[in-house]
Amino acid sequence: MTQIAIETRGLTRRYRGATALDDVTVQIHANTITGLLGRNGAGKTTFMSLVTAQDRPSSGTVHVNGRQPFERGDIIDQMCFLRDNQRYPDDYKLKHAIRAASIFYPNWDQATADRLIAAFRIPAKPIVKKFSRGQLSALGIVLGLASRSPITFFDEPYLGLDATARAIFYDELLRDYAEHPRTIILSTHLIDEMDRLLERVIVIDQGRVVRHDDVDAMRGSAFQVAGKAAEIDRFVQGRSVLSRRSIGGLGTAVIGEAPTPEDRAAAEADGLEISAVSLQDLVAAYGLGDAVTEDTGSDGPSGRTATTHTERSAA
Ligand SMILES: Nc1ncnc2c1ncn2[C@@H]1O[C@H](COP(=O)(O)OP(=O)(O)OP(=O)(O)O)[C@@H](O)[C@H]1O
Repeated sequence: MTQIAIETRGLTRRYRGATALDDVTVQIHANTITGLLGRNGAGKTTFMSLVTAQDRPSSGTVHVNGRQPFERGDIIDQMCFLRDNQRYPDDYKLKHAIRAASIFYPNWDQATADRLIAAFRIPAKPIVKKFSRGQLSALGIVLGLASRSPITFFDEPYLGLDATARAIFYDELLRDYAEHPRTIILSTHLIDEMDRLLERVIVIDQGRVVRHDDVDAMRGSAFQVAGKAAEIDRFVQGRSVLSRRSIGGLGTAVIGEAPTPEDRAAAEADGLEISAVSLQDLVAAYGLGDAVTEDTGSDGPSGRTATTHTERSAA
């Protein structure tokens, strides 16, 4: 039976005038890597803050390994949450951050920390406050991985990291996870780059979960069709359209169904091209909803300036 690490029911967080998280009911499997995906302000950080008991819900419940985490040190000790804007005391240098983490996290692994500090070339001398954006992210990754916490949250852990450092992070995450399976939840906008890490995804839009699935199942459950906008208009009639985009007389549409042989034949007959959708495009499609984005215009460096307007699909 699949073990559930995190379960939320009706989890809602309202701020004055805004609902950051809206009636979220999910079960996150233990020992999986789950991507928390969605547009800016979708509610990803809010979700992580609530699950790690750093914030209280307006309504709804959170259970971590079957128990509510709020004011439960034994549950909170099992979790590590690295924020994208993680703060450290003013006088902290690298060694202080490492020493504090080694005391705080019961499963701390110093050898992993040492290896990663060297790989990321994190400097020992300056105070952490003077670190570059990328060095701060690297420190967060060191703490998150070396904590070996049974449940680890990374909130956009790559900010400011160069391409080499990001590759080190992905490789080290997979290596450490293979050797020490645990539950990892990470929010990211770099979906194309990180999709090989993810086993499951939760897509949040405007505070609500719009998709929670295996990555492979998700990839197989949609397709993209491209060609003349007028032909696409015809093709999408009666189908489940996740998003549409047109530029001049050409367009694409993401259809939220697995393509059938009939779909392929119909597309070919209309001169349309069918292709698989990347996870990135699929998540973007959820963010766009059934909006039609049309780019038109003249002027600009290449003789065209895109003035984009969005209108609801009549389909
Ligand atoms: N303390 C707060 N007071 C008021 N509104 C807040 C507060 N914290 C978050 N919000 C709002 O809640 C919504 C969700 O914010 P959240 O930080 O969870 O989004 P996110 O998905 O992590 O975004 P991003 O990808 O940009 O980091 C946003 O509209 C945000 O402005």
